[in-house]
Amino acid sequence: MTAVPPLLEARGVSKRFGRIEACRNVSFSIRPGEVLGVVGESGSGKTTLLRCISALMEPNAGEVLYRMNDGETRNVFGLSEPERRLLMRTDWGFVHQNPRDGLRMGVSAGANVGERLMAVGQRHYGNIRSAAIDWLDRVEVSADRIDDRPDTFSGGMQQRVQIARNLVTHPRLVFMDEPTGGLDVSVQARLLDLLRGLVAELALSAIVVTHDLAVARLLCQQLMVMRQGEIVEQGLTDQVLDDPQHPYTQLLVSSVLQP
Ligand SMILES: Nc1ncnc2c1ncn2[C@@H]1O[C@H](COP(=O)(O)OP(=O)(O)OP(=O)(O)O)[C@@H](O)[C@H]1O
Repeated sequence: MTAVPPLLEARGVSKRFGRIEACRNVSFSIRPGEVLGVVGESGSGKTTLLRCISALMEPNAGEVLYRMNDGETRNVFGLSEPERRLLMRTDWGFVHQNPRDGLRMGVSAGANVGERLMAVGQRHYGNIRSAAIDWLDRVEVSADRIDDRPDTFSGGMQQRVQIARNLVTHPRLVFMDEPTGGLDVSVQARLLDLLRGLVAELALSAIVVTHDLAVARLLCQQLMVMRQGEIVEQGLTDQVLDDPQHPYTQLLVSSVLQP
């Protein structure tokens, strides 16, 4: 059987801020349809890694190889600016922890979803509006809120609009930074459920940064554990969480189990 080639592969990614080495020599790959979690305590470098591999930030060393829609594998930092921008708008999505970073609060929910379609060349107002209604419905935002601005929505609803905005262009890979962070527990659970359903239905690949092992357990088949900028353990999520090998992972897991 031939192995499925990776969709994205990071090789030796390092990023420093002055004296701080936020991520050091990180390598991993993700295959189509896989959901990879990145866990670790605050400051371990998760967000920096996510920003580097999603081309929001250039690493000091290393490369990120991505299998483009045409089947060709390219280093994302070797793409021209327009190529990279197109990739980020079409084939990739980015769900930020704070919806303010991923939504335009001053325009309607419908426009937030529709403008991603306009950015990829769709011009027919009726089609754009009906796609926006469809996507808002899929994330359980009622159609009668389509003309309201996200800053009139609850945190959970804003996050759902952000998800719709990202998925409307049918990306193959979605980066998520603490997608359920900062929400009430019951809202988190519903959002997680929704995300889990969408990821499965659309056969999405995703890289999910979270400090919450329960989120990782529910969403991710594969898990990487980061500590002080390095990956200390990686493997199948259930294996890593049920039988952690590295002392740091053991500590992380046991700290959650403490009353
Ligand atoms: N723009 C920046 N300038 C300077 N230092 C930074 C910057 N961004 C991150 N750092 C530092 O890099 C290290 C890793 O931070 P990062 O935010 O990637 O960790 P994290 O695991 O995502 O943490 P958290 O869960 O709290 O968001 C930290 O020491 C942080 O202070």
